[in-house]
Amino acid sequence: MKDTYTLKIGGIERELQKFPVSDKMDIAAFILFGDVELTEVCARELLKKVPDFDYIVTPEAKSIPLAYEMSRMSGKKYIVVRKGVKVYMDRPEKVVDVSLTTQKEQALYLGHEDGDLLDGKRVLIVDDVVSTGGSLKAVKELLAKFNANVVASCFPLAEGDAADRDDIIYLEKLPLFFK
Ligand SMILES: Nc1ncnc2[nH]cnc12
Repeated sequence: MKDTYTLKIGGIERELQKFPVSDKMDIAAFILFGDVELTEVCARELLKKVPDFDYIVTPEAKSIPLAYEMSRMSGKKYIVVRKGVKVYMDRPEKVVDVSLTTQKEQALYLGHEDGDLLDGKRVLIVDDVVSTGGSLKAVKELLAKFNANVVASCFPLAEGDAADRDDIIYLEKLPLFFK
């Protein structure tokens, strides 16, 4: 069987490498790191689809280039939800999620130095792939602690059953590969 998946997105094409996440399933890895053209295309196409917003929020780490580019194109600030506590964070708030790609529990943190900016503001959640929805749920939980008004959650790709959700904005579907 071919060990890549051909993704067409925003008029360009990429061969995504497949990797096992369990004995029964492979994913086609969508990695924006190092691919400026792909990042720019995804940012431009998502911005055409999203409602008005005041801030972009993205979870660390793979989607940071996308959030950066959407911030640059829109002129709106982006805030990164962190996977660890840093000394420069003010009273970090914490939530816990289970990641598909690391297959471990992971904590997400947002400090008040960033989070307080979001009080009552229209927030756009940005991530690279929505799959199980665990990370999205965790980010929403964290943002609720800061009284943010989440106006939309957007992703270049919706993987597996996530493509059937009606509470997200995405560009393309990404299959899961069952063995
Ligand atoms: N297909 C995928 N590529 C990269 N990150 C992911 N996270 C969940 N699914 C993914």
